[in-house]
Amino acid sequence: MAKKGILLVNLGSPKSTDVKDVKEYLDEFLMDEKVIDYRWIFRALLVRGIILNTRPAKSAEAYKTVWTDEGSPLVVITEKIQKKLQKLVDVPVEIGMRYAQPSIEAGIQKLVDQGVSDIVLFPLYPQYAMSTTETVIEKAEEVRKKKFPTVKINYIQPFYDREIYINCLADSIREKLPENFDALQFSYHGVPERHIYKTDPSNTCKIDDANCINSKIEAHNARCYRHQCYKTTESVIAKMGLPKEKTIVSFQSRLGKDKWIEPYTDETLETIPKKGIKNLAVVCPAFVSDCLETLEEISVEGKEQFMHGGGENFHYIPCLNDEDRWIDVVKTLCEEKLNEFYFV
Ligand SMILES: C=CC1=C(C)c2cc3[nH]c(cc4nc(cc5[nH]c(cc1n2)c(C)c5CCC(=O)O)C(CCC(=O)O)=C4C)c(C)c3C=C
Ligand SMILES: [Fe+2]
Ligand SMILES: [Fe+2]
Repeated sequence: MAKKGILLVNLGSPKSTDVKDVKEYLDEFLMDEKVIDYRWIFRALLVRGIILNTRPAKSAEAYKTVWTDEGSPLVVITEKIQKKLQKLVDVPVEIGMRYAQPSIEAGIQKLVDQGVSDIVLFPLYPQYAMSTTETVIEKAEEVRKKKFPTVKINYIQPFYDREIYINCLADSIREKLPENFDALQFSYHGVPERHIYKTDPSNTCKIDDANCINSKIEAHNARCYRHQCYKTTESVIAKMGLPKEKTIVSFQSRLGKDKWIEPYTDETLETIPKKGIKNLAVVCPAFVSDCLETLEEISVEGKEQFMHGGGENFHYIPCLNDEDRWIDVVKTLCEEKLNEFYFV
């Protein structure tokens, strides 16, 4: 019988905080047409002609503030998830990063070297986006066809609507919430608005925000990042018994001059203290592991923005990282897909 294995895939980080390594990483990341979706020539002009002149030095400084002795938090935490999962399942578990190292190809190779031919690949993103789930699957298929044509890969789909995940996230947030808070802000990574229009066959996103958020159209919901972020929040607060009025949804980390999905996290943080929100808790459920975008952009910069706007207490709620209850969810989702191999 074919041997099975699991590949956990996360976004990836630069090799080090050296400007040249950050530049190499940003080049691979931003030249991905699923991330900056312009024609190659315009993408190259923007990325190589403009962004890579200044951003690597700035990002390298930011990475230095979160880097640990073991390396980038995102990679280190993904390795911890791998090790914990490996103790719970009897098939090999490896990791791969969409950008930089260890690559998806290296991860598949490690599994193949252990005799694996049926792989469950888990993109570690709760919500679907062109720049996350879609690019991971496309890359893995490209590598499989070119290098491992006899290997089968079964992909785990976005899990923002799975009860086991929502229960896990709600329990994790509840445990970390401070006793007194005026609001809980859900800050998701943003995407250009154009990206959500591109992946929406039903055109629901375009009509207006409310339509997109409340849509019951399956074809729209399956691929709409904005819809899936709002639904994640709705499900988590329902589970926590938290009133909607005590919550905020916003989108962080925008890049460039395009219009990204709103409201923007930085603007929200600056303005909410004037509306009476002085004690704030923030959680970032687009990320399963803490990374530059949570540890620096939210915990440090975000806190400064909130305090500058007149806030008093800012409490960052860490991601699920390698919490045991989250590892149990990862195990369940992987096992479901491993079992499907009997039927494909
Ligand atoms: C969680 C989902 C993510 C989406 C959606 C996403 C879209 C997206 N990102 C950029 C540009 C950058 N993102 C950067 C870092 C970064 N992004 C995510 C996740 C998503 N990105 C993570 C987990 C990280 C952290 C990586 C780490 O090493 O810790 C960066 C690099 C840092 C910087 O220079 O700011 C860029 C650039 C775009 C353009 C985009 C959608 C089109
Ligand atoms: Fe990003
Ligand atoms: Fe939508």
